[in-house]
Amino acid sequence: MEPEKMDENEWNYHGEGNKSLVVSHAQSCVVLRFLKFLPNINKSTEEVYQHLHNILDFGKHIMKPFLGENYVHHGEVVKLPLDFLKSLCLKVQSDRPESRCEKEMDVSGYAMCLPNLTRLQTFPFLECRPIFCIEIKPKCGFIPSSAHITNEIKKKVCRFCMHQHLKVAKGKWKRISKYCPLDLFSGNKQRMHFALMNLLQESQNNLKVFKNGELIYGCRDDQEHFLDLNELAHNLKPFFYPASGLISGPQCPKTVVKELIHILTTVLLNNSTDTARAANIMPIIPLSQGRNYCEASHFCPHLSNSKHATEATGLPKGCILYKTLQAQMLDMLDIEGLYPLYKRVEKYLEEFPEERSTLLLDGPYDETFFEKLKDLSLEDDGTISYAVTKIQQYRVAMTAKDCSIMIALSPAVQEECLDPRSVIRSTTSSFIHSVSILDLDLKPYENIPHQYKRDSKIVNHYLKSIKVQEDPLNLYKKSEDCTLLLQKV
Ligand SMILES: O=P(O)(O)O[C@@H]1[C@@H](OP(=O)(O)O)[C@H](OP(=O)(O)O)[C@H](O)[C@H](OP(=O)(O)O)[C@H]1OP(=O)(O)O
Ligand SMILES: Nc1ncnc2c1ncn2[C@@H]1O[C@H](COP(=O)(O)OP(=O)(O)OP(=O)(O)O)[C@@H](O)[C@H]1O
Repeated sequence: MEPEKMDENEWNYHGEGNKSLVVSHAQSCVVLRFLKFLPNINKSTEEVYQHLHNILDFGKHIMKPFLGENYVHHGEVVKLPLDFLKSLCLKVQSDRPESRCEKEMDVSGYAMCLPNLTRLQTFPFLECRPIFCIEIKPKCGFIPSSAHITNEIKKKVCRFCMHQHLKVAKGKWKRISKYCPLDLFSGNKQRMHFALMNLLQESQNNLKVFKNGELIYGCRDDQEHFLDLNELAHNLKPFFYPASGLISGPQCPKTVVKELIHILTTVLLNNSTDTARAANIMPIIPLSQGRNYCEASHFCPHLSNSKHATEATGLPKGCILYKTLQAQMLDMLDIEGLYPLYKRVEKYLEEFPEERSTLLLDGPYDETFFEKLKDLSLEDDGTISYAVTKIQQYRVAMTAKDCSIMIALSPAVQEECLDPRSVIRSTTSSFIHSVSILDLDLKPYENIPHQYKRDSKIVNHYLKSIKVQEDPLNLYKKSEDCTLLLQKV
């Protein structure tokens, strides 16, 4: 990337989250990821540079060895000309969803340059071929079993399902999603199918589809018209049925969606994508800890053929879901067990503020930090060292609970000589694929009190709303509604 040749017209708005804004290059398969800040936050160029370097180091030295060489792309920090940044910022402004505009794109001079993960990562020479990509933000895939939990509901209903009630009440989303992360992480194909179907039907910010690098499906916040499953099926049909016309009529969209879900399940359970040493370096947390289904899940085992559908089939070791879940499960104490440790560290820092750098709370993200992640002991000896170790593990776990998985698929041409591990088959066609994990920025230490408060808010709201639902008066009201409806008929 040559700074003097940077031209804002070659870059397009690609997407954004709460902390960063991404633009993609029109021809080459790269993106620039910028930090975002509230207008009143004045970050110096040096601070931004340091922040981006921390993100890079964390990705490179911690998440890459943890999750797998092929899955994680740490990118590089690039310096960009100020006039290019100002013009780019103006250019993308009109494409940004209103709900994200509270924060502004940082134009202080640095950004992260990354491969465009909506494209194939394993075959950069195949840049131009038709491709589609599914981005899934799976969220937390397990139910905590920590002894520190004070409210039993947290051991029965997963955080995502509880949080749905609060999000709908606050107007963030219109409807409750029937997606439950525990179904997706179950390893049981029927449950995974159910989870993916619900993600497609009510995507919220948990699923997006890109075709040739462009967003074609997924909730751009309030723009609900993006979500037409028939249209999506129509768009993806050529990928699954290249000799078009083989299927037609009302069954068509349904068949395409079924094929899509089948291929996604296969990729998510595939354990040969990453050959990295990762699985050997990290201690293995038994996935059988705690329950493996959520009481609020809409999946009905009695409707499925398998009577063991709610039992964990188990994720194949090394598949992307297994690795993500392993990282998430570094949160072994739950925020309720973690918060007192945070307070212990805070008290210590009040007394010895100069010790902050020795505790390595803000990096560096190197071998020493990585070693701390391996210590899974839960014997609290009352030390600061124990508290810091658990805090760092929690931050890594929270990062993994908020990351996204990108699955890029491009039809394989028969005569191509490809590594068989990269080829994945649906019933009708073969695809070469790549899988990546994105948004692996370490969650800030300072966020812990906020997490603690939010946890109790989510739980209390959930308890209140299910109580309202179960209230006999409400049931009566519901039956009244029903009578009215019958009278109408
Ligand atoms: O707390 P959650 O589960 O709502 O997760 C937040 C996400 O909300 P979601 O529920 O996925 O819509 C939230 O996503 P949105 O902004 O809602 O798209 C962020 O990812 C947030 O992370 P950060 O504070 O920006 O680093 C996420 O916050 P963290 O909890 O990961 O810090
Ligand atoms: N390397 C990449 N290649 C292609 N698309 C990307 C890449 N990085 C990010 N994106 C797109 O940009 C969106 C926003 O990026 P990202 O999730 O990193 O933002 P964020 O602000 O950190 O998110 P969050 O709200 O979760 O904190 C992603 O959902 C994804 O669609």
